[in-house]
Formats: sequence, structure tokens, C-alpha cells
Amino acid sequence: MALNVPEFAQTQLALLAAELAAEVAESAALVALHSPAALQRAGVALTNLVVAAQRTGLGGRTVLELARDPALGVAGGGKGGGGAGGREQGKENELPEHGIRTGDIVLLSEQPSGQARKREVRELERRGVKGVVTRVGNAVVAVAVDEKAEDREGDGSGGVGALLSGEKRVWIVKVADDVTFRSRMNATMERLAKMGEAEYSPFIRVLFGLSSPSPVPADLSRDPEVGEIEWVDPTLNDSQKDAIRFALASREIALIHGPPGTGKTHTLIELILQLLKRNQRILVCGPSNISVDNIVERLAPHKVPLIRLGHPARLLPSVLNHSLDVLTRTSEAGAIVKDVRAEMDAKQASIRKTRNAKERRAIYADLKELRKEYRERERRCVSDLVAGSKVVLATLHGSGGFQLRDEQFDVVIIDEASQALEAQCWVALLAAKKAICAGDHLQLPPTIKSLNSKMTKPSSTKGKDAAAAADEPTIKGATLETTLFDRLLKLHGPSIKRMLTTQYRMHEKIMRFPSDELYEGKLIAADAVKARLLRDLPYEVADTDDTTEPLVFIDTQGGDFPEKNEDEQQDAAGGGKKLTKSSLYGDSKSNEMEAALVRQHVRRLVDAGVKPEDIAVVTPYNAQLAILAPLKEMFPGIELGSVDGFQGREKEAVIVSLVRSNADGEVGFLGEKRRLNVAMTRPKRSLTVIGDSETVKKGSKFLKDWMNFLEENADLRYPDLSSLSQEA
Ligand SMILES: Nc1ncnc2c1ncn2[C@@H]1O[C@H](COP(=O)(O)OP(=O)(O)OP(=O)(O)O)[C@@H](O)[C@H]1O
Repeated sequence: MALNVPEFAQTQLALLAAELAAEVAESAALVALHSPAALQRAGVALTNLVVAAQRTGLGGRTVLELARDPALGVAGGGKGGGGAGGREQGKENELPEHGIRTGDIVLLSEQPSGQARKREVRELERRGVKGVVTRVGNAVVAVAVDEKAEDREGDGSGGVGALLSGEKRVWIVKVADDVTFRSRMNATMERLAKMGEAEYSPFIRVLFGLSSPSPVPADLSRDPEVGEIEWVDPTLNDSQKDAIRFALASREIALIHGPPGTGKTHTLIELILQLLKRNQRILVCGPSNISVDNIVERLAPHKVPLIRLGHPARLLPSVLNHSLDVLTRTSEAGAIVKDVRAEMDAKQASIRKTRNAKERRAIYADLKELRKEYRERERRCVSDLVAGSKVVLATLHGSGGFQLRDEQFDVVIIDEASQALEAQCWVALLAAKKAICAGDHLQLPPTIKSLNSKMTKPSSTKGKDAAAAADEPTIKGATLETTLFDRLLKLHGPSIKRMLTTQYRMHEKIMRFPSDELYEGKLIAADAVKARLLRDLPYEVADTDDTTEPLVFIDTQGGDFPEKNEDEQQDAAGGGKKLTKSSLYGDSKSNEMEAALVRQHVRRLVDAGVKPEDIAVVTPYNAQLAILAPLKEMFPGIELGSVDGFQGREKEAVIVSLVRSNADGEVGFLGEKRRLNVAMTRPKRSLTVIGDSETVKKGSKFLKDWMNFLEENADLRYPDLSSLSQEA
């Protein structure tokens, strides 16, 4: 069924507006419900800071160095949190423990006094600035402030200067993402909405079902684009080679379906090299920086001329050498921007010397001019570099930057496409003649906050923007959760897809259930992994019941281990973990006794010789994670994570705590089989599931089948209450 493009774009705009409203509400709730000190305890904020220095960073941005206010005296005096009490001398300026990392986006604003009223607090936040964390040290956090904030200087509506005047005390809090992120999706959708049908390329027509994809020959080697392939890596398996041939032969769209551990990235690298041999110009994108960097790292050894667009603070160090920002500084073309930069640095330094507001404003005005000049020169230098490169890599969002404004590509490759919003994909797709999307729609889609924004009754959506959008045409049943990958599969059927079928991660027995239930029984465990056990790890591990069995199920049925509703305050105080919607609204669940079973199992593995760094515990519930947190001190190196956060990761041994145990068979979150798929496909050699089969079986057919499968195929155990009392 063909889609009406303007209608599609309008629906996306309405959905994005509802999502924005939901995120703003959540973020406001976060700050409204919790004091800066509480947010600091939860690891998402740093308080009591001052601007200790400022300088010009890459891209002409102002970088502020934030340090603990020296007026506070010795750290650890109460609010510091995170073990600040036992500090040695000389460490008094250290920041308390926190979870803010390089690359995070933060809001920097003046710190409200303890007695500040809500309205005052909100006003301070409005005047605050957003920025990216560029460096995290023991005593200093550096933040590159948003360009827009710098340009607010002159008009008195806030900005960096406002924060500096009078040596104000400031704080930073991590925010979900920036508004520019949305504005690029919105601009893209608006462009699509306005496009006349005559402007649709054959590629766009196929993506909206106005035309069918051009057929590819059954024998792909007969396709002129494919021909005889000289493989860079001849050890690729047949399904990988087939997917590459198919992607080369397709004219408009190809989906590469990569179930867990099947070498999706490996395949994309070869595909990129083959496209280059065919003299194609390629844009490679992914939803996250890490997805893009992963490809850069693996492409770089092949010595292909590539450029990575993106904020340097958010790139992996190993990727920096390919970053456009660095190239503009090191390449010859970059020399012309250097002198402007030196001048800007001098100005920055002089700002700190003046206390006179008028002088300060004048310096900011100069800086603004210089920044303009800097950017203009940078732009010229950048467009030369970009025009000369055959492979450009960027996040989907980054592909909407000025650097690619008028650039066209033969092919756009989107990795992890099933984790991207469709509107996000279009930011890159408008520069393409053909797209190759890799992903797995049977794992979790991107996180959506506006769960009620489904377009059934547009007028029921909350928020002013969404209500305003209700007059626009909307597509019934549309949701942001429907990814491009999903939609295209539904639109054109499996003929546009090739699936990778050999997996290089899991023991055959761990793979069996997800393969049979979700991947049509098509997965094959590679020889190297299909029989690997913990006891075969390349270091000394004893033969025990746990190290010789890949699949263990500890069944807590019987109602002795009931779940608990986590109280939100307790949750926030849980230390370094992320605040989430669920923890904010107190609907997260935990299960003390399951946690005790987890500890017991970890201890048994470690006693057998398995290193804690080879073990991960995953659970769908943040409240359960909070309860499990002491494991990190008991077994340094062990990883604890939410299922959602562990997507894309793997470990030798994984313990899954299902948490739910109640008389009603309420399973909430667990009902989502894509979440369970992610949970059960993380381990290589050992999967231990801990849960109440009685409760879980009532949740869905999938859960029932899984429980039955575990009862029949796993090493089935029942908790031994007497030994457990020591753990509890
Ligand atoms: N043809 C192959 N022969 C041997 N090993 C392979 C092959 N293809 C992939 N692998 C191995 O499988 C593992 C997973 O591959 P890769 O990292 O490319 O997957 P990914 O796409 O990042 O992850 P996933 O497949 O889970 O999406 C890697 O260790 C890789 O070396």
C-alpha cells in the first residue's frame, strides 16, 4: 500500500511534537521533583561549581572549565556524596563521584539557593546554557557550550556571560538530548511534506511504495553491479556474501537483517570496500556515535580515505584522527583558520580580567564577529575536504549538518537502522539515490517516551503542539516506534531483505529458543562457538555444575519470592544509576530474594574461577538494579545493566533476573518479546535465568513457550532456602 508522502511527513511531525512534549515534561519533572543535591546523588548532576577557566575549543566554541567552588572548603562536608568522607589531604578539590561522562549533553545554570522558590529555579534554568562535556577530570569538568548560547550574549537573554558575571556558583545536570537533534528531523520532514510529486526520485518513490523496487536477477552474479567479486575477506560466510551481493545488486533499497552475533558490522565493512571498488560515493550513518565509530575503527585499517563528521568530544579517541574537526586543524587547508583562533583565545582570556559589564559586552561582540569569520573559513576548508572524500561517516543527526548541505551520495548505509526513528533516517536519506539498512527489527526499537502518542485519536494526544497538530492529516495507527526498517519490510515484503544466519556468539543451546521462535529456526551456531563452555575459558576454571552447563533456569515459583514496588525516593538514592521515568514515578519493580539468588550464583561462578569481568547481570527493572548494586563492590569488574542498556553487548556469562512474581500474572515490561530476545541473546557460554515460571507463564504465549522450553531444556533448579538465608 502506497503512502501519501505529505501525509506521512505531517504525521511524523505530529508524533515528534508529542514526543518533544513528553520529554520536556519528563525533564521538567526530573528537575522539579528533585533538588540539585538529589540529582547529584543519583549521579546525573554536579553542584557547587564555579567557572575556573575558559578558552576557545574546536569549531570556535567556548569551553568552560568547571571546578568545585573553593569557597566551600574541604570536600565531603555532607552533600558531596559518593564516599567523599575519607579523602586524603590534597584531594580537597576533587569532584564527588558522578556519572557524567565525556560526550554527555548537560544544562549549565546558576545554582538556586536552598530557599529558592520554584519560579526562581525555573528562571535560572531558562537562562542556563546547554553544552557538551569535553573532558572529565578528578577536579575539573570541561563543557563546550552550545553555539546558540554564545550568540545570546548580546541580547541580554542569558548565555555564558550571565553565568560568569559575579563569579556565580553553577551546577550542571545531564539532559536527554538537545533540541537541534529534533530540529533537523523536523526540517527534514517539512522538506518532505513540501516536495511536489514531480520531485520524487525513483528512490523516494520506492521508499513510500509509489513504485516497486527494481527487480534483481535470481542469479546475483549475473547482475552487472555484482559480477565476479574479489572478496577482501574471503572467509565471510555464505549468508554474509549473499547479503553483500544483494545489496550491490539492489537499485533502491536493501535490508540486511542481522540477528544477534551474526557479524552485521563485519558484513558492512566488506560491503563498503566493495562499493568503493565500484567507485561509489558512500555516506555511512548510525543512530549513535558509538555505532558510527565502531565502523570507522574497523574501516580505518583498510586505508580508505574517510572522513568522520561530528563533535570531537563525542568521538572515540581512536576515531579522532579521521574527524573533520581534526583534519581542518592538521591539514594544510586548516592553517588559514589558525590565526583567527589565536585571536579568539586572546579575547577569551581578556574577558576574565574585566569585571565591567559594558566592557565585557564589547568583548563578546568582538568574539561573535571573530567566530563568524572563523566559521566562514572553516566552512570553506571543510567543504573542500568533504568534496574530496569517497566515504563520509556521521550519525544520522550529524548528516544533517551544514557540512553535507549540498552533497549527494550514490549510497547511504544506515547501521542499526532498527534502532533509529524513521524521521532520523530521512535526515540522511534525502542525500541518497539508494539505501542499505542493517538492523534487527526483532530487538528493541528506539526508546520512545510518548507512549500515548499513537495516532488512533489524534485529539487525545496530550500537549499543546500535539493538539495543534490534530488538524493535520494523520495516519491512523502510526507511531514513532515503527521504524523505517519495519515499515519497508511490511511495504515490500521479505524480497528486499537478506538475513545473516551464522552467529558467532552463543552456545548452540543458548541460541536454540530465540532462533526457533523469532528467526524461523534459521540461525546456525558457528563451529567455534557452538559448544563453548565456561570451563573452556582461556584461563583456569574448575569443572562445576555451573561451568559445564550453558543453560540454567532457577525457578522461584511458589509465591515465596514476591516482587516489590520500589518507592521512588529510595530508588533515586540508590547511587550512581540513571534516573528514568519508571524510577521517577515509582512504578519500577524489585525482588529481594531474586537478588539474593543472583548473588549466590555469581559467587558460585567466581568461586569456580570465572572472572567477574566475564559476568554480567541484566534485568528489565531499574529498581532491581539498585538492589543489585552492592555486587559491584563484592565482585569488582562485574557488569550490571538494564536489558535495554545492554543491547548490542555480549558477555561470557549472563544472569537474567526477571523480577516479576505475583498472583495475577502481571508481567508488564516482560511482555515485550523484543526485550526478552535481547536479554537471552547476550551470553556466549552461559545463560542463567532466574524467575517465577508460574507468574511469567501467564504473561504471553511467547513467555509461556520460553518457560516450557527452559523447563525441558535447561538445567532446572529450585532455590535452596537454607543456603540462601546467608545471601539475603
Ligand atoms: N565470517 C566470519 N567468520 C568468522 N568470524 C566472524 C565472521 N563474521 C563475523 N565474525 C565474528 O563475529 C563477531 C560479531 O561480528 P560483528 O562484530 O561484525 O558483529 P556486529 O554486527 O557488531 O554484532 P551483531 O552481529 O551482534 O549485530 C565478531 O567477533 C566477528 O569477528
